[in-house]
Amino acid sequence: MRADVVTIFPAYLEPLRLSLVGRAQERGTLEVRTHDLRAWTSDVHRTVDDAPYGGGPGMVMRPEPWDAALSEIAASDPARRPRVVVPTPAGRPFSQRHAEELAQEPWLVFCCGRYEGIDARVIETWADDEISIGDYVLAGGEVATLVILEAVARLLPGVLGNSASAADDSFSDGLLEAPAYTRPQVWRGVEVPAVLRSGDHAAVARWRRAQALRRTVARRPDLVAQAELSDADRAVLDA
Ligand SMILES: NCc1ccc(-c2ccccc2)nc1
Repeated sequence: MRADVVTIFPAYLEPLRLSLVGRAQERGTLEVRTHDLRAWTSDVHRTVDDAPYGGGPGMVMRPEPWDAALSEIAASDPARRPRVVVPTPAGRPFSQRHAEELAQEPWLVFCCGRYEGIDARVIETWADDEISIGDYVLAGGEVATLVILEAVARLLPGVLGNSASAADDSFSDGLLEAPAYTRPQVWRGVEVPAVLRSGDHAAVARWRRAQALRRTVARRPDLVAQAELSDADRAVLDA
């Protein structure tokens, strides 16, 4: 997968060089190219923003630099059309399913807005996906891009070691994950649940599913409604 990120703060994307996403880049599974939007300005001050029509606080990002940037990036591989993603509070709520969708794409381009956002005509002209990672306002789209790219990168083939698998993700079955434990067996007087030390893998799986179900009902009933529950699951919830 190729991922281009257009931003006025390219340094914000440095964390993508680390850890899981960084390793995916070293392997060539993911290629991240960051671009400074100001490279597509033509005035001496490299202006990317201007006052909003209709008045109001803050500034809006001008359309010309964005259009020049996206045109040049899209033209860099004429045989393909990138999926253009704009992180915004007004976007579609991001989810694991959405990450799975994006992980199928060969080429993503992320537009990181700043100020009060990007001129609406750029979004209309270029955006394939407007994505919200939550109902709060950040200072720009860069952090949201890091979130989205990490969730997507870990789904790419070979990125997760064979010890972990995206298929085992808590959200892959739509429920919250069960509590996890490691050594010591007793810590601050609290013992690890015996079933997890029993060696009975079927019992461990049943226990974890029951814990995941109970936790999801307690904390995220909205997710339970969407999850596919078996008769055994319903028996747990009715108990
Ligand atoms: N859903 C989280 C999110 C995503 C983007 C932005 C944002 C803020 C300022 C300018 C452009 C985008 N804020 C929150």
